[in-house]
Amino acid sequence: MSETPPGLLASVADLHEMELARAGGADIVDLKQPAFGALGAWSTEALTAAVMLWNAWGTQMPAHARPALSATAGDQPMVPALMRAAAERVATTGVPIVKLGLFASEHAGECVEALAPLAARTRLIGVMFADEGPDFGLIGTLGRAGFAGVMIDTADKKSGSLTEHLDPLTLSQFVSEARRHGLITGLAGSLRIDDIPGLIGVGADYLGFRGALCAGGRSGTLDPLRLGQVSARLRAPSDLPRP
Ligand SMILES: O=C[C@H](O)COP(=O)(O)O
Repeated sequence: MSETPPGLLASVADLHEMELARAGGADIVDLKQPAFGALGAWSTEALTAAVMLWNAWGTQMPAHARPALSATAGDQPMVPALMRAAAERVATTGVPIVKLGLFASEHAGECVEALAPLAARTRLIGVMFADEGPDFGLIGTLGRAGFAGVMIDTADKKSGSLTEHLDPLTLSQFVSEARRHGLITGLAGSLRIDDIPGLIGVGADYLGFRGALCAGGRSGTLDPLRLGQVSARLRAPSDLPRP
């Protein structure tokens, strides 16, 4: 179990939201276009502009205060060449962390293996889906391919939240298995502020949010007030696991 509360991953849809997420205390600013799916991707031009902004932050604040930057590669079919091309497109813009959806498929393992050369140059995060019966056997494949981390999210945002699909014990097993393979971990999937206390004990490195941060649902606009509430709840000492 982590001794510190999980970090906050905030998914953002444009550069303005990127600034709001930084100001609101996100530990990872995650470039995602929610209107295009669970892991909807930004355009190449927009990603390039985001990297420029992130680089500018690096000149304005100490390194420890600058959030990490990730981006999703889109809801791709589980075809190794297509996955690799999608990941390369994002990585080429200079985004340092690329998130890749591992949808339920007998080809998921091949897709992960095809990404090993890129994983040697860029931090890759595999995203499994709680509403698709995730195969934890894939975690070892991710570790061997050199991925930096693994997350669980939900693919169908109408299917219920992460906590409706997987119980805390199963999520703890996911975190333990990922740690055993040297992977950082994240949990997401229509999480609400009230899910936070129950998930802190699971011990994941990050909790990811989009819908709970927005006015008008996940395809709406990021609301600084909601972001502040989620950030404060994550850091509330009363939610820390007791020794
Ligand atoms: O990576 C985190 C996600 O963007 C979570 O989105 P959601 O809270 O709308 O399911």
